[in-house]
Amino acid sequence: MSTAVSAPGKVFLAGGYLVLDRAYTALVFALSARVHVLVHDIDTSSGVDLAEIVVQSPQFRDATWNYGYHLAEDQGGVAVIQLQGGSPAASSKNSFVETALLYALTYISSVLPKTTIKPSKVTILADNDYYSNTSSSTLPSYPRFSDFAVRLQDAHKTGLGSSAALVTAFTGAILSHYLPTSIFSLDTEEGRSKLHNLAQVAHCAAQGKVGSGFDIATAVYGTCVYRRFSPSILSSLGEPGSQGFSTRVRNIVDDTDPSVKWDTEISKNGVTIPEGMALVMCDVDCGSQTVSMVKKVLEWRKANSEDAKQLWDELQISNEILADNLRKGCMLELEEAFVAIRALIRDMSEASGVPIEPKEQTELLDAVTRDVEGVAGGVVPGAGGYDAIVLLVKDDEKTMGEINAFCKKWSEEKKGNVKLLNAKGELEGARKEDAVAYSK
Ligand SMILES: Nc1ncnc2c1ncn2[C@@H]1O[C@H](COP(=O)(O)OP(=O)(O)OP(=O)(O)O)[C@@H](O)[C@H]1O
Ligand SMILES: C[C@@](O)(CCOP(=O)(O)O)CC(=O)O
Repeated sequence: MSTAVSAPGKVFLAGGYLVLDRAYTALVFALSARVHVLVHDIDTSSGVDLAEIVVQSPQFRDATWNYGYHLAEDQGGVAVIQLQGGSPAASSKNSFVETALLYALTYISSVLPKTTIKPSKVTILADNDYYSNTSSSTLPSYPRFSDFAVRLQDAHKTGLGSSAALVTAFTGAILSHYLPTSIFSLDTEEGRSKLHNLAQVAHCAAQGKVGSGFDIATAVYGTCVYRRFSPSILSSLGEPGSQGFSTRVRNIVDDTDPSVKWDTEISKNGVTIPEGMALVMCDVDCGSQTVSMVKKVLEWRKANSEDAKQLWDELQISNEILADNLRKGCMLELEEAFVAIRALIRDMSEASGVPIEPKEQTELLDAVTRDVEGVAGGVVPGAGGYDAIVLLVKDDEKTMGEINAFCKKWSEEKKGNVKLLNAKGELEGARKEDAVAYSK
């Protein structure tokens, strides 16, 4: 039996930093660039009792991880141990995969206590836009996917949220593979909610911190207006292996604990991509230190609470106006909405001393909006910085051709590397795929 699930990457259009506080919301978009996870049963000869799951990411070198698993005592969930036999390099631990596996198997064991989890082989395939490494060769078994021929840690990420898309697709694929559809189905609202809760928990555990969770929400639900969950929801979960961990995981995933209720808000109708338009990204291939930027902005906010509140409130209003105009699809109003947001973001940059929309990005955004007729506007997405820009543009060949030509000219003049990515904004979140179609 084979199962496949894919989940999209994200682009954070508006509400960066604000979304860390539940009083504010964000406009987050799914991308056509997806991470795909395929699960295949492994045949074992009768009598052999094997408890092993082999995970591989064949686009990268040294990217095979073998895991053994067993039920921990005292309802401590499923313990997962990396075995010898995967890639030889010691550096090849994959915390996101290992943690997602532990949480998914723990959940399965909690809802189906008598089930034997059969051995399987899991294959991870990421659409090419996640990495700026250029590669001319593709995988022989999966011809749609590039062979990047480097180790994962040496790949240049484009910032589309690979770990969130991976954890979501991985969790969705493992649950779909091992659970009957009566208990878990990605096609139902209940199933999506379970996937969201489990993927948030696993992603936070693997990251070692609780962020706003917008990237997991986008990977599960696709484009939406997002209000974060209260971080306290995760605080009662305890450590894997601790007594009763398995029951606590089930309660948090199924949202059945009366004292802790999920309060994430997802509005699918709150925002869209206007007809005839596309949301595209240009990779600036520079890199920013998101974690330290967040720390510094939050420190400034704490020390200047009155000014910050005014700025945050004004930005929230501007972001809501942008969402409104995206639903209405009027070009002129959209242009104005982007200009208003960017002015406030620059105020935020200046006040906090954090390069959210740095000078170089201001120049780039101004120039592309001015020089390419089909560009309605754009922003520096998410935490901001030097990584990328996102643009709302007319979805036609002429505009895309002009943006490509602009990027080429800009890169030559500024000695940089600005490149239009193929990925475009799309509305859909995680979905089941046809596992057979991948090898075609
Ligand atoms: N294609 C893949 N195969 C296996 N593991 C992957 C893959 N993509 C991402 N991962 C896992 O996710 C980790 C990268 O997560 P990290 O939090 O550093 O990036 P991110 O913030 O999600 O990325 P981005 O810059 O795309 O937003 C990798 O170290 C690996 O554990
Ligand atoms: C700054 C922040 O609000 C957004 C970060 O977005 P990105 O990773 O730059 O796309 C942090 C968060 O929401 O966790």
